[in-house]
Amino acid sequence: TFPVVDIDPFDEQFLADPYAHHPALRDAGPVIWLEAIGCYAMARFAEVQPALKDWETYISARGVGLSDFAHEEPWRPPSLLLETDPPLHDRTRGLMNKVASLSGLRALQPEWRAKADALVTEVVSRGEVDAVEALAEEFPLRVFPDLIGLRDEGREHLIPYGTIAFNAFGPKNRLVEESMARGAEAAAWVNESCKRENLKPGGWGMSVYEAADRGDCSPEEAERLVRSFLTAGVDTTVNGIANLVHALAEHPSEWSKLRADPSLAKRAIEESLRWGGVVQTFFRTTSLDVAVEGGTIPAGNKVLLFLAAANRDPRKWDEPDRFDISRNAGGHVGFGFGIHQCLGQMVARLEMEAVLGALLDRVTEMRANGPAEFRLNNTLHALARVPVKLVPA
Ligand SMILES: O=C(O)c1ccc(C2CC2)cc1
Repeated sequence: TFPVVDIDPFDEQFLADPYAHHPALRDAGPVIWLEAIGCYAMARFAEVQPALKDWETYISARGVGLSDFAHEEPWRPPSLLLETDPPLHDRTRGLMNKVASLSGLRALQPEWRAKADALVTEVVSRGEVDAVEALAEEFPLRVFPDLIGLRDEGREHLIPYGTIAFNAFGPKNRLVEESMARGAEAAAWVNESCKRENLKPGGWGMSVYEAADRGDCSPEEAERLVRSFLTAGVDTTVNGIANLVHALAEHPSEWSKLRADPSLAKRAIEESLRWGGVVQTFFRTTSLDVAVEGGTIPAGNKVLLFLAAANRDPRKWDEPDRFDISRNAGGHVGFGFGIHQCLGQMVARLEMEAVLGALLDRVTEMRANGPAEFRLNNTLHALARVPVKLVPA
């Protein structure tokens, strides 16, 4: 039998500081039983990464949250990317890989960097700011809706909608109820925005409908695939940027190293994704009885994978709790791993590169100017406020 651990990873104390609780989860064993939730769990890199890779044993079509779609109605029609397995997933992911092309993204980099420069210039002139409101929320909303081709009005709904989606992977607790009540209008706006008539030509959204015109998917599938961009593409990058700024502001030595050698920017970004994970956890469901260290997990069970705990596992990383921008953080599971690895990871990296590049050009000092505050979410480690003092170059 497996070690029984009485930690509740969706308790608000845990969500307020998940990293304080990860060592107990890792040290309890390679596979554990979480009594509070009634599910299995893995928190070490050596189990999490292979489980993400083994999509046949640890499937996604029964949902990647606590809810098992074999027994419960999903809160919304399942994602055709995140909540499907091969062969369906091969078709939908293949289609979306073509739409979300790196060449298309690279062509946008001068424009994104110019927008980041303009934004950082405005922000630096204010001196003391909350980097969440001033940078982390502002920049993605200036570039991502145009990448997708969203209509101009209502873009602010994208963040509360993402908050609902990420809460919905957890148990039906206060966070789910509050975000759904607060975000009802946002959900309506997102659903409307996925319709062809509400998408501008030339964006990734319209490209999905053009794939439908070619017969690569149905119009109904196209509408739901566009929803994936809107669900996964904003609250994540907002918190990616917020975590990056927070990590650098809390570690002046790392900021100085970066100022001295801006070519370390890509490494700093990757290290921030390892050290301060945005997406903390995901569930999978066992498709068969699977023998693991400590026993057999029966088929049809939910397994909670702690991606952020794996990214700080001392069995894998040297001094894992140290934010070290010269570390090679390659191989981290901050974007997942395997066939479901984040479709938008290059969107996230390029948004973060644009903002960090603009900061390195325009700011000599960026340091914490008061305590950071988190906003609780069942899946995201989300920052509510990051007060910083910016000294212009
Ligand atoms: O397809 C979707 O709707 C979707 C929603 C959330 C995510 C999380 C991982 C960022 C990914 C996909």
